[in-house]
Amino acid sequence: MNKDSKIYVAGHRGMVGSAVWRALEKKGYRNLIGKTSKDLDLKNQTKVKEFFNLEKPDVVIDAAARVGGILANNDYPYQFIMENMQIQNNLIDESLKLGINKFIFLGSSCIYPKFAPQPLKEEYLLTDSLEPTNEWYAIAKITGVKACQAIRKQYNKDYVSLMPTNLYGFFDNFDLKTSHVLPAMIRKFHEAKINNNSEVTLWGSGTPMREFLFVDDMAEAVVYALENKLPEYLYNVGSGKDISIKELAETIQKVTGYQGNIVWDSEKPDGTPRKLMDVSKMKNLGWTYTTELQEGIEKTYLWFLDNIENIKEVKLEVN
Ligand SMILES: NC(=O)c1ccc[n+]([C@@H]2O[C@H](COP(=O)([O-])OP(=O)(O)OC[C@H]3O[C@@H](n4cnc5c(N)ncnc54)[C@H](OP(=O)(O)O)[C@@H]3O)[C@@H](O)[C@H]2O)c1
Ligand SMILES: C[C@@H]1O[C@H](OP(=O)(O)OP(=O)(O)OC[C@H]2O[C@@H](n3cnc4c(=O)[nH]c(N)nc43)[C@H](O)[C@@H]2O)[C@@H](O)[C@H](O)[C@@H]1O
Repeated sequence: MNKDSKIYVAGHRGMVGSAVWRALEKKGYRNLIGKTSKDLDLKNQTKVKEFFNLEKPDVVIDAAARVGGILANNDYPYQFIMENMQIQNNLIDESLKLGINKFIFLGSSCIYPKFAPQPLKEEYLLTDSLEPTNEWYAIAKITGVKACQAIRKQYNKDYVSLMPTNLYGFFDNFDLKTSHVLPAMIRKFHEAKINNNSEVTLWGSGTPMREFLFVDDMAEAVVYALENKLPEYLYNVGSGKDISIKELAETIQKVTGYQGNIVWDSEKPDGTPRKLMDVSKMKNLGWTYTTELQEGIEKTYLWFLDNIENIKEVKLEVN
């Protein structure tokens, strides 16, 4: 990839988009473009068309999406299915119409069936039913994967989908209603320590297993996909290791230095019991993660402390 190629990073201020932007800058790419959702609402097809015709990017990296943790997905199914389909449809279709040859689509490990064999292989897609708390988001993401696959098949263009496992890191969402588990735990334990609270309430049973990947490693996988023509349409991206939510809580409790007790709120959903990725396809091509979970949590907690006045909170208000 030419360092002067015009690369549009959709969602460049989000956790993943900003990590991709940093990684591209570090590698010397000097023609990056990004727009905030205020400046360009990607749900608006007319505005997206105008933007593409004006900017004419060479490559599109789609890191823009309506994203949230288990509760946000469960409580706002319509926003999660519709906004995601609108955003990705506009980006994919305008890219094809403009003749863009390279498009990187980001999905999620929740596209795989709830009770698929573990670790999850790419070929398990669409072999059984989905986890109900996030089937809306998962179905939107599956349509994105399939649209890119259709473009590969019909037009022979390099439209590829990467499926990240659960991600965490700098610029994550720390809103306790809409966030994922890892930033929620960092904030809950930190605030309980500062306020001398005797207990912290976490959700579900603590028994589900989850795999986590530091977002800068994810960004490296995106750069890898940018610089190489990947032979297949779909690739899992993760560490290939998982831990229970209870073990995650104990790890974060130690990192934050909180001394109190953990209470599990069984009224809150557990979600899928396990979603460990088989990451051998990416590994065989030459990409692998580098940041172990403990190190990534420590870095993220330090970042949280440095940015505590301005931490991101993604509110989801619906009329
Ligand atoms: N976080 C995870 O654990 C995880 C796991 C697997 C896959 N992924 C995937 O990774 C991608 C990025 O996720 P993330 O965690 O970085 O989410 P994020 O931090 O919430 O960022 C999402 C970005 O999308 C942009 N966006 C949302 N709606 C938009 C709209 N209508 N118009 C324009 N821009 C819009 C936002 O722009 P503004 O900031 O300008 O509003 C934001 O920067 C998504 O495709 C997600 O599915 C994430
Ligand atoms: C990566 C994303 O993962 C999402 O699934 P999923 O891993 O269950 O999403 P999380 O919200 O990260 O929750 C993971 C697990 O952590 C538990 N948990 C415990 N305490 C908390 C807490 O304070 N906050 C949160 N958020 N969880 C908590 C939660 O019940 C669940 O079993 C999907 O809904 C998305 O569609 C997407 O795939």
